[in-house]
Amino acid sequence: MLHTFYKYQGTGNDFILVDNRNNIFPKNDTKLVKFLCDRRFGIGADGLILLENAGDADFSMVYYNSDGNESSMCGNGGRCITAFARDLGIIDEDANFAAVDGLHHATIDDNGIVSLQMKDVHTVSVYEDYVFLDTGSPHHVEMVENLPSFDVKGVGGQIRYSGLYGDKGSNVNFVSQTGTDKFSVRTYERGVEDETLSCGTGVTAVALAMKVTGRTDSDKVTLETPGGELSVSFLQDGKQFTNIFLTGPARFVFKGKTAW
Ligand SMILES: N[C@@H](CCC[C@H](N)C(=O)O)C(=O)O
Repeated sequence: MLHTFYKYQGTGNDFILVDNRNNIFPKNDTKLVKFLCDRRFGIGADGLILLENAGDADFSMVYYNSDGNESSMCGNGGRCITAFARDLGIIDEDANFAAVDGLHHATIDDNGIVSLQMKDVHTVSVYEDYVFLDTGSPHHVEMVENLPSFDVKGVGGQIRYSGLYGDKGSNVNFVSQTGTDKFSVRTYERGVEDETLSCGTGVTAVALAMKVTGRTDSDKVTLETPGGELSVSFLQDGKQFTNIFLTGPARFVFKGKTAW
């Protein structure tokens, strides 16, 4: 049987979205999710997201990486599902939705710019050469020189699979500073096992890490990714961060039908 799917992207981090309010999607079929996300044999995406009913919110978000496994929070996915919910007529410009890391509030304007509140961050671990923190998903943050030519997939994969983060692994962000409150970021994503064009929880982690390590004084940071520009604002109290907002574009790409 053919089912409708939608494709969205947020700064080049792309997702298949399915309206699963009527439970049409086989949620435990890892092979199917992996197949649909495959860029040669399937639709192609960094991940797949189900929009579902939620008792105490406008909707809920279920996120799968392109390896087919359900995973932790996806910031760009959260921005894309907000645009999807608006396009389906579920919300207007404001959304409250449930995700794996708790409730999120988001707004979307007429230009498709989505501002998504991320979970509060209470722990930032600063080491000599890197910072580790969880912004809904785990992130290793490391400064590098020559970011444009840096081997993100090779070095990111080594760190992700090194003993440092155990079986669960971590996403890995490589950063260079381009202004007083501006940074370029390239991310190796766990579950995609490759560099993606942008990672929302990743740039959020980078913004907080840059503040904690004194590389910026600002409470609003611009992050340039290979897929476009995002901004992250926050309130800080030492290593505790609240009112964290990830802001940037989320765009509908196409709609189609596929079998599952
Ligand atoms: N692209 C995402 C992060 C998705 C989750 C990640 N791959 C993981 O499994 O930790 C984002 O925009 O945050």
